[in-house]
Amino acid sequence: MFSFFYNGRDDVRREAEVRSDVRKMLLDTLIWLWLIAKSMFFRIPAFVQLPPPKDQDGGKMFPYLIEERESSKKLSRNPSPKRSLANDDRAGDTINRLGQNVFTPRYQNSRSPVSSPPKSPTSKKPPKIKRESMFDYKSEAARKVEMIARGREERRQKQADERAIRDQMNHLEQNNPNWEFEQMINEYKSSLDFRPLRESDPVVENQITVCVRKRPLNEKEINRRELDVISVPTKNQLIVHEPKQKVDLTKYLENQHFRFDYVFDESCSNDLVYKFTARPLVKTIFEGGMATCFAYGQTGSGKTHTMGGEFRGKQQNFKNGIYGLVAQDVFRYLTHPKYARMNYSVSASFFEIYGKLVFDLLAKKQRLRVLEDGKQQVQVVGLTEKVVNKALSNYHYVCDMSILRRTRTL
Ligand SMILES: Nc1ncnc2c1ncn2[C@@H]1O[C@H](COP(=O)(O)OP(=O)(O)OP(=O)(O)O)[C@@H](O)[C@H]1O
Repeated sequence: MFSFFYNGRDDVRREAEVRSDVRKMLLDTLIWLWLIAKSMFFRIPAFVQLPPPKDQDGGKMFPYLIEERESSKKLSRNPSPKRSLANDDRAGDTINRLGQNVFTPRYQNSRSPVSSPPKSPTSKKPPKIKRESMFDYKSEAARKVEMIARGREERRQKQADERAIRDQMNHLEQNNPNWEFEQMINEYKSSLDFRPLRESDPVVENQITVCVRKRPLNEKEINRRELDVISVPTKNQLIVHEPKQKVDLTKYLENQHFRFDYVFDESCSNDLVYKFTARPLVKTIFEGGMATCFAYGQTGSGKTHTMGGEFRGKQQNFKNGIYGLVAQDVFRYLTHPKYARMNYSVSASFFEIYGKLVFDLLAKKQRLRVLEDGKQQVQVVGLTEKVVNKALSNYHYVCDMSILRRTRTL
């Protein structure tokens, strides 16, 4: 309450004091008004922005949770944090003038200052982000949570990949201990240009012809996962893939190339082998020459199959072996007008060389001696020789001989 009195000089002094008090009060009032106005204009709008706008999917309170969920969905496709944020247009990303990806929370208006994301998820100290409001603070936390989640997800993915590779290797190793060499051989074979021997290829007549025949892996070998180490790229080339290991246990192949007159791959039939090997010899003997056909190879390599005939189970088809095919051609030549008048006769003898011993297969495996005569010619003393009148007799002898001789089938 204020009261005013007017009384001479005292009254003048008192009036001056009252005026000064009033001025002070007015000044105080103005300061208070200014403070109230300041708090209204600068603080209250910050709370007016609460709560943040709801998500399309149905209202998450905190935008960083939305960001985290969306980024973890995209994690596998966008391993880079920069790309992940850049692709998420809902997160309000923008590209600044320097070409950097900047992140703006969705609820901020365009005038709000933007903050830069950390340059790399692996950097130890992410750059300090200038916080303008409480939501800016949350977006920074969101980024950290997102980075941790992404790192964890990447670690798990890497571990899962490593485990899958380990499992696959173990599985391969268990099923096939030679799988690495097999892969190397297959890779090598895939780089080759295969042009094997064909029926239509010309038969070259040589004084000596050296050939090699590859037989396919049999069932036991396939079950044992053995390696097919032979490749026949052309009609006269053969490659042996030799598995090797260095001192540091690194596996590698040594591919050795060989050349022969003919190389028969596993798909060749006995007829084809005969055409290029023994057939020219039959013609030679009818023209007064001498010929020898010699099959050599380790046990189980296919000598009997080639010379005696293909097996159908335990039955051998003698007609389709080299002996049978030679017999057919010999009797065909005998009836040929060119040779019919020469009165040739055909006789056969079969003996087995077993180590240092020789046995006569047409005389109940009687032991024979091999000696040199006066002309230094090797003679098998006492060897039985039987005249053969037709090819059928020859098959019969071949059959008998095959039963008698010693074999060891793998
Ligand atoms: N080219 C081929 N195609 C299919 N199977 C084959 C081939 N060559 C050989 N075989 C098979 O391989 C097995 C062994 O062959 P074979 O008996 O001819 O060997 P071998 O060299 O005569 O053995 P041994 O010296 O012990 O008498 C047989 O079961 C035979 O059928």
